[in-house]
Amino acid sequence: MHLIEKAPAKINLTLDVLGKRDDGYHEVEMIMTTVDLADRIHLTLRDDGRISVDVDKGFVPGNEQNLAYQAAKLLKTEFGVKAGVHIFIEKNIPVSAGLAGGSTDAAATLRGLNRLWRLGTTIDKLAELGAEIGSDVPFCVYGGTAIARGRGEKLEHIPSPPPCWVVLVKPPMGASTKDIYGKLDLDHLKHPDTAAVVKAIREKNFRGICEGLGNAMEDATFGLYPEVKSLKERVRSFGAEGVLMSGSGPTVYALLQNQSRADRIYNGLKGFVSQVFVVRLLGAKHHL
Ligand SMILES: C[C@](O)(CO)[C@H](O)COP(=O)(O)OP(=O)(O)OC[C@H]1O[C@@H](n2ccc(N)nc2=O)[C@H](O)[C@@H]1O
Ligand SMILES: Nc1ncnc2c1ncn2[C@@H]1O[C@H](COP(=O)(O)OP(=O)(O)OP(=O)(O)O)[C@@H](O)[C@H]1O
Repeated sequence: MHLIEKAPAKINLTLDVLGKRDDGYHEVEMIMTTVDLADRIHLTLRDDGRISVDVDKGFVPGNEQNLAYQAAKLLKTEFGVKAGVHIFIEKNIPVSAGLAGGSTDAAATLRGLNRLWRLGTTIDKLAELGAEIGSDVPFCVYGGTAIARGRGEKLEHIPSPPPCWVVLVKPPMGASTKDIYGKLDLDHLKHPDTAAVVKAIREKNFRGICEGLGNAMEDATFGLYPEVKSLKERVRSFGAEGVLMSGSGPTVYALLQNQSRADRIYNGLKGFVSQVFVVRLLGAKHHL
């Protein structure tokens, strides 16, 4: 038996860091939404009970360090599953990019194995288990648009922004989420106005959303990689309505209502950044 589950990337419309917690994580408040740039997770039943993983690109671990492997192991233990699975990942989302590539693969593996192994569990249970794998996994289990709090696992689902185009620009370096959190200057962060952006989303006010975009992690990533700051300025100079770094970076994105403007930015940047994508926001949540 074989099935394929789509694993879309996320972007942060806002990302606020409220402080450091005793467990070493940071308390966050952020609006996340899924975009139509996705990995494809192929799940094939194994009768010998083993879990194996293979990726079509060399720079992602094809072993137990892969978050999709960890998702399968967790489900197998939790539900006492005798069967195994071979996981093949078609990797389209740039790695270490701030787009939750590993987290969404884990989340898609949870959804897909619920079907393949006929577990009959709920999406809420999958999200709860996903939090053991990573802070972004619960959001990726549901997709859609949500405010995430706590260390990222406490979700409040909200309506999606109005349809628009997203240009994703991934510069050649990767950013380690752990390192960027470690470099935050907590007393001098630029805090976005999350409530204002939520209001703009509810009112389908595209301009309001663009004006409110904000990411408290930008300065830490810009400090480490000044080229990312220059890239953001360059994207803005092409006439994008809203521009922001996603997650801990280094991917920078622009939101546009007009496809020809999105194409213009794509064409302008393609010459000197190899990973540029023009995609749509993905409104709908996942269902089991
Ligand atoms: C930057 C974001 O992608 C924004 O969506 C997330 O906050 C990061 O989520 P993630 O990659 O799923 O993070 P995890 O795998 O849970 O944690 C990686 C590392 O990031 C740091 N971390 C993560 C989340 C959080 N709220 N506070 C943290 O300090 C911790 O040092 C942790 O060891
Ligand atoms: N299935 C996977 N896909 C991509 N990376 C993975 C996967 N499993 C484990 N990893 C490891 O996770 C690390 C982070 O990769 P990932 O692409 O998830 O980062 P990211 O997009 O910055 O995530 P986030 O936005 O959640 O911080 C990489 O070092 C990679 O080796």
